[in-house]
Amino acid sequence: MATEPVNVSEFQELARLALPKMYYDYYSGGAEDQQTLRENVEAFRRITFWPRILIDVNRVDLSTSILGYNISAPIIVAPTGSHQLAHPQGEVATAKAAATCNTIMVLSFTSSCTIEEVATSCNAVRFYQLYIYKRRDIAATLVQRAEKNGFKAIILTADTPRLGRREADKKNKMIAPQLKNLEGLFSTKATSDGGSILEAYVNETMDPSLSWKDIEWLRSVTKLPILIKGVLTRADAVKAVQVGVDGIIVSNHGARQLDYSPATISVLEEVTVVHAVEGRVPVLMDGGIRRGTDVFKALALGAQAVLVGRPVIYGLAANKGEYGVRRVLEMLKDEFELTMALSGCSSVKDITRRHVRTEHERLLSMM
Ligand SMILES: Cc1cc2nc3c(=O)[nH]c(=O)nc-3n(C[C@H](O)[C@H](O)[C@H](O)COP(=O)(O)O)c2cc1C
Ligand SMILES: CCCCC(=O)C(=O)O
Repeated sequence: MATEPVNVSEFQELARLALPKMYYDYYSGGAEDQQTLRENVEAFRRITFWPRILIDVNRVDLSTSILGYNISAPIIVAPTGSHQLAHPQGEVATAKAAATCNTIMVLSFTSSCTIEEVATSCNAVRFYQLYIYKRRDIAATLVQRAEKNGFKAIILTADTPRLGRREADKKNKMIAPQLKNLEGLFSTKATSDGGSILEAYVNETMDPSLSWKDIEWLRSVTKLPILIKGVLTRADAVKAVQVGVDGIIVSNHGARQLDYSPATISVLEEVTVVHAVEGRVPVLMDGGIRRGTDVFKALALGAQAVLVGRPVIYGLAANKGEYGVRRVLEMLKDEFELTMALSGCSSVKDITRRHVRTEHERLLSMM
């Protein structure tokens, strides 16, 4: 592709050309048959718009706030691991792009750069994503380092008691992550009997006994707000609110964990309304956001903001570092702004449930 990408999806091919196969497969892949991977994107396509006309959209305001932090648009950077496999500047480049776009960067527990490097590189509002190892002291130490370095929230990822079965990684014998944050604390060496070394590493370290009661423990080691990432059901949303979390992220981990789990956009409404969260805590979502129209659909179905995973890495990898990530975020913002204007919404709070029609509603209307 000789020309500049005109949409976010076009960065994927550029990333494929730029990266070694092992890394591209790791970033792009999903679990097993990759049915959920396709569905995360396809399910957005089945939702259509009910646009309103003759509304003054001379000025369209995309800005919003999450946990009290003002951001330029409800589009934030999802936690994804090992950015230095995509670009030498790794998460530092990603965080700088987030800062330039005036949005939030969620730093992954499996980042290549350290908490301190990211914190000193830019003034983006930063959240820290946490995995909890069998060695609980590691989590406590990292949370406290994040807090000390100005991170504003902890995102506990709760869908990874073990790693999903990612078959490309098995074939490629995917390497274990280089976790500079853990240097001097914990070895990241792992061996496998011929498959994915990443998978062997995760399965050796992660605490599969983690459960709801541990949220209390996490609260005892930090003052920061705690969000739970990986909620897909109404029952878990209710439970999360009961145990007092400060926010929920509807996510299937970019379809990398349990294949045939539902597309996130298809369960979002179940979590946000009817006996579940009902506005008590913010609900964010991720999975399959590739267009500004997707952002609008997620907001219409009750999300306060979306997180973007793979497109950010593709922007980073297309040999462009910070610039590539900035382009990805700007494209999504520009498309979202146009969608708002064409739907008759001049601010984010004007986006309502009545602006979209789900597949379910379309079928009902035919009966
Ligand atoms: C390469 C890659 C690495 C990821 N690493 C993490 C991680 O370290 N922690 C985490 O909570 N989620 C991780 N995720 C999941 C993302 O946070 C997010 O849920 C997902 O990518 C959203 O879907 P999308 O890629 O379709 O935007 C990762 C996803 C990808 C693609
Ligand atoms: C600890 C697992 C590696 C990062 C991750 O979450 C992913 O690859 O999906």
